[in-house]
Amino acid sequence: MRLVNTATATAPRFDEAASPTPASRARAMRGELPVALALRHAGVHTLTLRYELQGPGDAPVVFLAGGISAHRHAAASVEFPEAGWANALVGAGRTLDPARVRVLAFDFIGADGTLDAPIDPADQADAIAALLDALDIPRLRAFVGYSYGALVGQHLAARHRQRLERLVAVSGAHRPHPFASAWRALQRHAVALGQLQCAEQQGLSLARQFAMLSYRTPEEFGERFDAAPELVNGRVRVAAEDYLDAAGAQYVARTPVTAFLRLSESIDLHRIDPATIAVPTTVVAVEGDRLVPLADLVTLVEGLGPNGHLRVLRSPYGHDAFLKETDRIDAILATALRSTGDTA
Ligand SMILES: N[C@@H](CCO)C(=O)O
Repeated sequence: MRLVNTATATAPRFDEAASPTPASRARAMRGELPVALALRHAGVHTLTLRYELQGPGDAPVVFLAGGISAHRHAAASVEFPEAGWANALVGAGRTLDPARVRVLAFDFIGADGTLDAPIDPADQADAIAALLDALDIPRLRAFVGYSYGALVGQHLAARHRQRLERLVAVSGAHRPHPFASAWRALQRHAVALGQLQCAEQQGLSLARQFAMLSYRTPEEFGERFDAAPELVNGRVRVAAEDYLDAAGAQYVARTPVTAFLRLSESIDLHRIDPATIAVPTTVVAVEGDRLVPLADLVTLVEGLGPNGHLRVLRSPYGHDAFLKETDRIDAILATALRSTGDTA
């Protein structure tokens, strides 16, 4: 573990009203934690970890981490009622029911755009270990990671093995596929081109639009956008353009450019020897994922040996299936989290 100077990790500051509440009542709280981390490629940086915890104080804790756009607000609660990025996976009747499980999530380091340095997914794992220390959570019932979160979970399992009972890694392999890395590099070039034109936001929007084509599939586009093009002011406009424009604008509105660049690079810095992931791990692959091919996830599971279990979904949503196929993902989580030592 490369966390340094833990003395700077002060007591967490909670944002919720300080009314006395029985520990067993489901509730949500947010906090911020300053921490000094030795980043793998960039030396020591003092960062602020922002987290949200939902569920009864005496329940087992599951850490939830999503793609590069995910954040600490996984699901709506009484205290924080806006929809979260995993709203359909966390709630009454789900495996991650905040009446029975405490769900912990955080903003990835770099997500606020203030860290302009290479960020390894292993750095995120070290930040999570520091957060667990500060919150006095010795061990997670499970770490559930999707996309970038799956990479972070692999490093947590390898570097802080005692911190988790099991890992569920959805749509994230032991390495970035070279074709996916090339795709991301071009997205970053789109941002750089925008910056050269003093049009950084347009560059970021274009990068996100390219990214959307890698998150989804030709199958989905064939269903949704099978319409003739329009002529608008003498130019051809194809059926998917409104959708792509909206996706770009939505992303630009909530994402600092530096955050996108550094988190995108972070995916490409990921490398791990599967044999070092020494906890029971359920790997979920999506057939048709254009970023994380099934073959790489088979290699990951083979490398995990007896710790590894593979589940395969077929979905027209490709890499984003974890955001859309929530009933099927919930069923996989139910099996994976059933009890310690069970297999999926
Ligand atoms: N589309 C998801 C997955 C990619 O990481 C996201 O932006 O978070």
